[in-house]
Amino acid sequence: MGSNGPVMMHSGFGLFYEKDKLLFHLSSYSGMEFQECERPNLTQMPNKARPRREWSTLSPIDVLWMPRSAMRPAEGDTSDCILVVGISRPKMAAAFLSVALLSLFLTFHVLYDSAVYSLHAASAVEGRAVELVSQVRATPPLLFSSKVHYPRTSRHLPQAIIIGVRKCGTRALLEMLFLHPQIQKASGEVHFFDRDDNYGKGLEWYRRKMPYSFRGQITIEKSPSYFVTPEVPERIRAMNASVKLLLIVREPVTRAISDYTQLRIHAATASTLIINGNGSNGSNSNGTLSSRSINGQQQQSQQVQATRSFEELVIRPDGTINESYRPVAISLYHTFMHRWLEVFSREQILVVNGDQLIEDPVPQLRKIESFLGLEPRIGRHNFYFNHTKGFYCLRNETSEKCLRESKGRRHPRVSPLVVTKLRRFFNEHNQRFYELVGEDLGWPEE
Ligand SMILES: Nc1ncnc2c1ncn2[C@@H]1O[C@H](COP(=O)(O)OS(=O)(=O)O)[C@@H](OP(=O)(O)O)[C@H]1O
Repeated sequence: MGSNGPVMMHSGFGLFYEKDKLLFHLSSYSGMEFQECERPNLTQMPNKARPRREWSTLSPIDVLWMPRSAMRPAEGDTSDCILVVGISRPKMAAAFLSVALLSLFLTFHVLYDSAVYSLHAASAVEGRAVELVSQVRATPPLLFSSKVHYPRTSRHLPQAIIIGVRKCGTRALLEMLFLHPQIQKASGEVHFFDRDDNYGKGLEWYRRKMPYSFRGQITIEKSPSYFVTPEVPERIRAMNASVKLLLIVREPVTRAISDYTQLRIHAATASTLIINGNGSNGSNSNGTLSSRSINGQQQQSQQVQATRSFEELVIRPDGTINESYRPVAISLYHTFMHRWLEVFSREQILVVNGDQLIEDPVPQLRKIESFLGLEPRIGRHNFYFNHTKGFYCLRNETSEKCLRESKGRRHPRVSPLVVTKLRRFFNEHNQRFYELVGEDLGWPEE
């Protein structure tokens, strides 16, 4: 390096390790001429690029001028001298690097979210549907808490509700509808209308449980026990007399077996908690059983439920059907349906065939899009069959998703004689349901 004549500053950016120092090689002032490397004339440098301090023994940051030969040469680099900003403590250096990387990540994340948001805002406002990544629509970016929301979105009371029936595919239906860009869903089951303690909190509490949505989007929630709770129809009408209701049903015997399977799993979990003395914290992960609230008799009944077969529970010792066994009682759809029809017009309730939703979801979803007054947007491209799970899974432009393990469980084998007996029993009840809804769902008679 020539130290007397003018020298050319290096251009580029590099990171170098030298002994215990991490060296940032900064040289944004490419093309500046200096008389010598050791004593550069700082006044010739543009203000922005001028180092604040040349050398400090106290600060962990050292700014020093080094001869070009002291550094590993970069390919094609012909400069004579470089400015090196070094951090003399490796831990400090790591901290600086992490902060720099985090800032970069945040910048890109925010830019990405804003771009997606702008696109969606444009589509929602103009009423055009643009296929977007469903998770980011009007929903705050993952990094921020759910309290953050985009401008021009707010929480709305649901305009449509999936009222049941339990174990008929209510979750699958909600997730599938959420593929539509004009639909927003409440994430959990809200249980506003069926639980007195929640209902007592008022509509504003309910509204705050809803997701953010643009004007023109439809908010949907699902709570399967609405269908069987006597107070619910009136309460929903009091909120919105023109609400749209989705009722998904399945062949009653299959539904009863599905219900039994779930109850047995929950009872087994609760029994294990009781046996292990772990049942004192209130509720299990599903929030369905509270070990604290169950008394000795209930504990015993849960242990019995966990061990007794479906056949034992549905057929009484005298050979008749145990109608009071809840999985059977809930499958008697007409006994609940008539209450809904006393409060709402038939046109306000769409009956969705849950067995067909499993077999071939798109035709059912088309019917629902039309019922909700939406453009048909959910198509075959949104589904693929997962052979391991034995069910359709969902996809959009960016991700694929199957419902979790508690959906699509393997059912226990049930005696064909009991299945036939149950089907015969349900046949008359099914006919009454068909009459009420004006539609024959074609469930087997034996
Ligand atoms: N695509 C897809 N993937 C997985 N599962 C599907 C799907 N479509 C419908 N189903 C059926 O949904 C049944 C569970 O119904 P629900 O979500 O209403 O259950 S719950 O009442 O909320 O517990 C569940 O019942 P089980 O098969 O007994 O587990 C499924 O049969």
